[in-house]
Amino acid sequence: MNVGIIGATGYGGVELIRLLENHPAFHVKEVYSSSQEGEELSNSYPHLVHKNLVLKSIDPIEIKKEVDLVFASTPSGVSSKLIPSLIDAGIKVVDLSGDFRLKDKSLYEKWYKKEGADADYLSKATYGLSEWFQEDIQNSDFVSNPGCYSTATLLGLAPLMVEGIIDESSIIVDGKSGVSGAGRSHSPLTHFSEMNENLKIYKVNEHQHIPEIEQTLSCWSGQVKPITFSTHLVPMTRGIMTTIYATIKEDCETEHIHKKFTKHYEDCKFVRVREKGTFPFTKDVVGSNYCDIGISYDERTRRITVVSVIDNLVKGASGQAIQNANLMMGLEEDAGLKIVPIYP
Ligand SMILES: NC(=O)C1=CN([C@@H]2O[C@H](COP(=O)(O)OP(=O)(O)OC[C@H]3O[C@@H](n4cnc5c(N)ncnc54)[C@H](OP(=O)(O)O)[C@@H]3O)[C@@H](O)[C@H]2O)C=CC1
Ligand SMILES: CC(=O)N[C@@H](CCC(=O)OP(=O)(O)O)C(=O)O
Repeated sequence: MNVGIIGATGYGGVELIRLLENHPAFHVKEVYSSSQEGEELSNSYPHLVHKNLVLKSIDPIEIKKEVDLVFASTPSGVSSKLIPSLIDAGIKVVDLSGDFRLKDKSLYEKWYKKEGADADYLSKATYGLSEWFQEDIQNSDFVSNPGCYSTATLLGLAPLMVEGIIDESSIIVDGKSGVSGAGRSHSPLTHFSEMNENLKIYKVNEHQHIPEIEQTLSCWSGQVKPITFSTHLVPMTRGIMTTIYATIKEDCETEHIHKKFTKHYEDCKFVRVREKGTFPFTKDVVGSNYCDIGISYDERTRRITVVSVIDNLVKGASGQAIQNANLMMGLEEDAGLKIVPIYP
């Protein structure tokens, strides 16, 4: 099957190219750009010089003739304008941006501070948290890929919500991300001399993934309350760690909670629940599509701590996008994604 990538000059785009290199069924036929049409992609990324990929302009009619599915790795505010014409042209789409994740347009406009997507197209999008909405994704032609922090947080919280064992008003999430999470464009947040040997907290109580996480939690519980969620920039290239705290409704044992996690994820190829009392580091997943989870219950405070790590560019973006495309196209979920993390 031929696939295309819009936004191939960005980090999500080049990560798609890296991962798809070994995919058994998807072939990257075309790459599209809004600013570098006619140029070799290797001008921006010399590590891809062997690929001989020339960037094409974005024309839905032409795209329809060229590929079976498109990955839109474009910024929020851009995807909402671009994707409707792709959908109308009958192209299958996986969008990596935040534009189609929130079902309520006004909520999007409040948190992203941009004009939201047309409501008709919002309703066509399937939220692509692969492990939890697999059937919907299999039946969808248009998947909205989750945010990177949201993926790590939701995979860590889902079993607790589904089992109804935590007080929904007690959730606190502390997120930390590597710098590639901010994309390739320059910003003061990611400027080397300000980011290196520094630990930055940003978007406190204002992060755009807060409503996305709350919206998804409400699929699993009718009692969802606002969460506290803070994000930090760590001077490393890849990786996200979310440390999640919540109060357990009734006294129980770590053993019991650990069993709930292993039960929910036993058939999931990409979620690895750690042995009781052991916790994952970001390097345990970097380069791969894994989400590793560690759990501890503190009987003194009746609070549970869940640590969830992913590679922001793989499970947090391009890897999960391929996982979703596999499901949409009736392929094995892990096609092209059987990758051992890079260590050290
Ligand atoms: N980086 C990460 O870890 C994650 C990113 N995401 C999301 O994935 C998307 C891509 O992120 P990322 O690759 O990091 O971002 P980058 O900034 O690295 O790349 C975005 C690309 O979008 C293209 N673009 C910009 N403006 C337009 C436009 N008007 N029309 C069409 N294309 C445009 C640009 O390519 P060109 O100029 O060639 O058109 C650019 O290379 C974003 O929505 C981001 O929020 C989601 C999860 C994690
Ligand atoms: C380190 C860093 O800046 N990370 C980005 C996450 C990127 C992302 O997933 O944002 P979307 O919702 O637009 O897809 C951020 O915190 O905004």
